[in-house]
Amino acid sequence: MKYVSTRGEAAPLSFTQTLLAGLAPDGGLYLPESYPRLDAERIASFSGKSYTDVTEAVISPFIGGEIVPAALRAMIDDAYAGFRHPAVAPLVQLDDNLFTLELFHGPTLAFKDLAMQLLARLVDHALKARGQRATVVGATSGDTGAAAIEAFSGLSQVEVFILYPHQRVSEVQRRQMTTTGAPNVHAIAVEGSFDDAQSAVKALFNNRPLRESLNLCGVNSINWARILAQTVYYFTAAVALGAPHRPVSFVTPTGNFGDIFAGWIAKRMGLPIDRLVIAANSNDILPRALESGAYAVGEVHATQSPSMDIQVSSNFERLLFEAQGRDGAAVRAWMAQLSQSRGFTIDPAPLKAIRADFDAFSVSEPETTAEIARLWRESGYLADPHTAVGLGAARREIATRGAATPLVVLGTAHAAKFPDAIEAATGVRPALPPHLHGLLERAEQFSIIPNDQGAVERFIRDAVAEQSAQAAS
Ligand SMILES: Cc1ncc(COP(=O)(O)O)c(C=O)c1O
Ligand SMILES: N[C@@H](CCOP(=O)(O)O)C(=O)O
Repeated sequence: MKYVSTRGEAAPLSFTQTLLAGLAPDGGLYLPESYPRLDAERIASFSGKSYTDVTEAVISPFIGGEIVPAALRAMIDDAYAGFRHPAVAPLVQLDDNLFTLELFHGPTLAFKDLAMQLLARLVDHALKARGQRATVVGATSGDTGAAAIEAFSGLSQVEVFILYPHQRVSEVQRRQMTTTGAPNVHAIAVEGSFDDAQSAVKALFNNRPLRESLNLCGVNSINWARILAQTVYYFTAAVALGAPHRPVSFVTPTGNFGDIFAGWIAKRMGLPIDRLVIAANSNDILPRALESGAYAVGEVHATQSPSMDIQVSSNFERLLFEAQGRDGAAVRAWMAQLSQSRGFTIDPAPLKAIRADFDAFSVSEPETTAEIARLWRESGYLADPHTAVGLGAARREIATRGAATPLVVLGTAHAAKFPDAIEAATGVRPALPPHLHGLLERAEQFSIIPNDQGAVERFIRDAVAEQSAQAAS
């Protein structure tokens, strides 16, 4: 299996090369050259299987034999062994045909753990096989950073740098990044938005000498392996609800478009997904783009679902590439317009193709609060604010298309990560699970730096040089 860039100019890579490469050298994102299809019988066979069995079945065809099956299986088993629920990603029924898929039973209480735990093991395995070290970089609006730090901090082959927007993540999210005490972890508060942090990380990859000298590796959904691991729970949830014999729809709280794009991949692989519903908070660039065709970057609004306070949805580039018939030149032209004039217009044919699979709704702050309060009042279930945005979008989807198809809202985070929003909506302050007790009292370690590419690069170079000097002495 080879991987190609959405911008059409980079040489195709193998799975392991893609895993370690991050952004393609032409600035694009990697995608497999084709999507393996799982037929109905194969999908039906997932019924009653463990999460790890399904993971192995779904991801193996993308690895192209580059990892010995027993080693891959061991990494998968290890990645999910620490999850606090035996099903890893359990489904909970909320209403007649409405479900939530709880993706927050991993160590850092967000869906990021499901991919990051596996990614760290895959990267470690590949680096050891090559006898290399890497500089792991990531931008986060709160959850990717915490999950990456948890998954990578114990690994000897890597130095980890996570950029997050200063004062725009929740206290729990920040402390998950700043209190590990791990010597190879650097939490960096950038004086800007998540979009600024993400564009700084992409610029690091686009600086070829820096990228090569530091052997940069990306942990955002830039990294194809992140998206791949996230396709698995679409399969487990849909099969539990009757797939492949009946279709299922998903509502995915969306920011960087990685999680919902994983659902689109599952559909391309043969999973009968009817609608993929983009649930945005008041950062509504995607609902606007689907409505009008104009992808126009606006100001970032701070919301109670901060992990989705994103304007430039990185993975939308992957969907555009597919919807435009894999035309890298067209994607290059759109991305050039995006950086020059903060927007572009999607042509009618790709827009039609996107609308054939996706619906999109923006859920306001009062609606989000009302969803948290209503669910708590009616069923005693505490939904985090991101999941509540999904619930608000589900309500609109049902009003638009009816409730005949089972609808699964991805439960992307644990309510205890956002206690202020939950308390404001319900009067209840959710407690952290026992393994995080003491988090709010631990000493923090982080650096604040200006929103400036030179400052980011200097910080990383200096820290890597210091680490090398210490290792040599
Ligand atoms: C809790 C939570 N929900 C939803 C999202 C949105 O996911 P994506 O960026 O893959 O669209 C994020 C951030 O990624 C998140 O942390
Ligand atoms: N919401 C994310 C933003 C980064 O998304 P990613 O999936 O590209 O890593 C976060 O919590 O950091």
